[in-house]
Amino acid sequence: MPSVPNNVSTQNQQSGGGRKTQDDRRNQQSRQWILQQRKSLPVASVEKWIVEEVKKNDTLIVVGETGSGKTTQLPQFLYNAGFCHDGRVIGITQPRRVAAVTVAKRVAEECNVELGQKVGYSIRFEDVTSSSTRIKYMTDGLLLREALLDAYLSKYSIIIVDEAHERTVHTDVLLGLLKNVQLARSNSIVKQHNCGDVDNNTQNHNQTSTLRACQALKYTPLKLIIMSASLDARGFSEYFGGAKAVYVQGRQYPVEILYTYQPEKDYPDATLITIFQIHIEEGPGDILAFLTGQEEIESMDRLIHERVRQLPEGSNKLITAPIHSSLPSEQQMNVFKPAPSGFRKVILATNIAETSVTIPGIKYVIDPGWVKVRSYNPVTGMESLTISEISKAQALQRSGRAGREGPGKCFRLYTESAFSELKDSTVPEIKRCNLANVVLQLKALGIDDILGFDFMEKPSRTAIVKSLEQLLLQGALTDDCKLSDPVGHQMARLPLDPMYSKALIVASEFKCLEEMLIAVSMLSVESIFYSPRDKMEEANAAKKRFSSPEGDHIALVNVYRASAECLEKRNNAKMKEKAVEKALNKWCRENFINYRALRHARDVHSQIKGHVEHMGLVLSSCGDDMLQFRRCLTASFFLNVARRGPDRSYRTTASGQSVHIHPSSVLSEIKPKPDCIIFNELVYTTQNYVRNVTRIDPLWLPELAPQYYAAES
Ligand SMILES: Nc1ncnc2c1ncn2[C@@H]1O[C@H](COP(=O)(O)OP(=O)(O)OP(=O)(O)O)[C@@H](O)[C@H]1O
Repeated sequence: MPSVPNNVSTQNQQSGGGRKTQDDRRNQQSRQWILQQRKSLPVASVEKWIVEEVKKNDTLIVVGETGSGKTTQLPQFLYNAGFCHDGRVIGITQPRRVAAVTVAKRVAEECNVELGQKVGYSIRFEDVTSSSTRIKYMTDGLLLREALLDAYLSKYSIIIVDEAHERTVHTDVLLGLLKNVQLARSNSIVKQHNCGDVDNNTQNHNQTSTLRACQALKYTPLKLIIMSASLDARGFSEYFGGAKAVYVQGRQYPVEILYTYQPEKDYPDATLITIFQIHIEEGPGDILAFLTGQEEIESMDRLIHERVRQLPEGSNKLITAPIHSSLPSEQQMNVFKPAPSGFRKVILATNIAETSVTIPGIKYVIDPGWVKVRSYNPVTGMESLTISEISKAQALQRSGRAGREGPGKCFRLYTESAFSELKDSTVPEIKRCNLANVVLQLKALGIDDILGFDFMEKPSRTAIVKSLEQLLLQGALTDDCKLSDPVGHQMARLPLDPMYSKALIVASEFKCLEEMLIAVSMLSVESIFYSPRDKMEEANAAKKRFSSPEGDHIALVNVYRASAECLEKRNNAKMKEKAVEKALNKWCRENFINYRALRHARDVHSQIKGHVEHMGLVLSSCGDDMLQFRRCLTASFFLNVARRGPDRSYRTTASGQSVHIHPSSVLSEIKPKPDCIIFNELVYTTQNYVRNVTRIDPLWLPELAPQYYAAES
């Protein structure tokens, strides 16, 4: 083996060593900067006081300004105060995945540890924790799932429910559950004291098992912290039996709030104008603009690019970065990347970026004052998406995204008096969503009396009863409303809407689980087909290549299979991963398929596949026998059926609601129209629409869903 010349080795060592020293110096500087920043946060000056309050109170409500350091610092204070000394964990829940991930990254950096070691995060389908994790950020939904496996949440010494003001359905269920867990753990401590008495009488079988249970339940009390910048502290305090509320005063940097003099009639237009006004007139700093949804974001993105092209050389250095919930996680993370040197970045976001996150570089926030709100009518099963005014709490959170690294400005595109008329807080999601998932989760947690569950704000009785009925008809519950075995338990284990979970279980019986797995994955992401306004005809022609006269579910399976074929060819040709992705992207463009959505669906597919395999379901395919697949769709989605009446309009069988097939459906243009259809979504936009539709034979209904259609047979 040739020896390495001495001089080369020395040179390399020198240059490598020099680089290392430089890197070390830079790391040290950055650590010092972070340390300084941490010390200057408002919460830093009250560390001792907060720790004492946590020690004194089992439940504490912490209210502090946005950016004061609650989310990143409080868990570290508690860790340093010894709350993890016995190997227990401090859990911090966030309503959104993106917040859980980015805050965990930041805290790991602050602690100078590798992410996933002392500090980690866990979100659906992604667990970056290890046995040494002591500070764990996670979504509220994930902690609920953990409770399914460990009802006492025994590994946690403290649970912090962050951004509680958002009142997501998961937060509300979690609050009720945590109250129970707290009580159960306190009771189990009392039992532990009594264990000695049992010890003397171990002959009795019952007492022996109590002893075992006591020995297993070596619990410490569970501390709870409810936290937010815009919290109705009194309401939370009452709910937690008069829990103490503490207020952290002050914020790190000021945010100047600017209102319009007149109401804005066209808020997207006003947003566009404000973006360019800031770009031309204001100093350096990135912009965060809040819009209501994907379509609005994409159209704003196009308009910005058109305008940038008209700007003179030098002032055209403006780039955009979208973030909304339909984007795959790694693309959501793009907004956190710094803009290229000399460029200004405009982040176009939905309310996904409204709470908790710190996006480096943001100096200006544009808040048009609107948000898309989902609401559900339990009687008709109709979901509506309406653009509504935000609440004061949301306005406060939005402005709080500026002023995190230096002074900031927030442009509210409404008048000051309009602000004063906004509602204080948003209606809790639990009062406006389909509760089937909540009910299923609670049942799986052993809480059978849903109507009696101690919700902070009770959903309507009708909503609960309708969900119980739905789960009963789907076989998730027994006649006495207990979780059925195995179906109910299996459904609760799958991280999907109960209707989709049931479809996978049914599909394994119908021997078409492969097809249903594809359909459910494709239905779990944003729209797969892409039709740019200027290429409508081409896009429609492309869609026809995949479409089926039987409906959308088969069209989705066709797209997935064709894309898999495209990937397989490249993989067989041993192309590198990047080249394969590039080829898939090209294939998507040629076929007017939304590449991002397809990638996302492939991700969801592989993750759910893992779950169903783990559950022991048989992954079989019906091949080209789409009749079998349609029968399976009928057996799965029998609650969502619409029939065409003599007047040729469709009415749902569940509520008699008049509906139309959505124009995006492959069945919307088909003639003659099918007499009977199943659908996945019932939404009101401009009128009542059903989306994701498949033609079925009405005679299948009494055969495949006799529990619902028996009367017709
Ligand atoms: N990823 C990050 N990059 C840079 N600075 C960060 C990051 N995360 C947090 N910070 C800094 O730490 C400060 C405190 O953030 P933290 O999230 O703890 O505040 P908070 O009080 O929880 O705010 P909010 O109520 O808005 O969630 C921020 O204002 C910012 O200066």
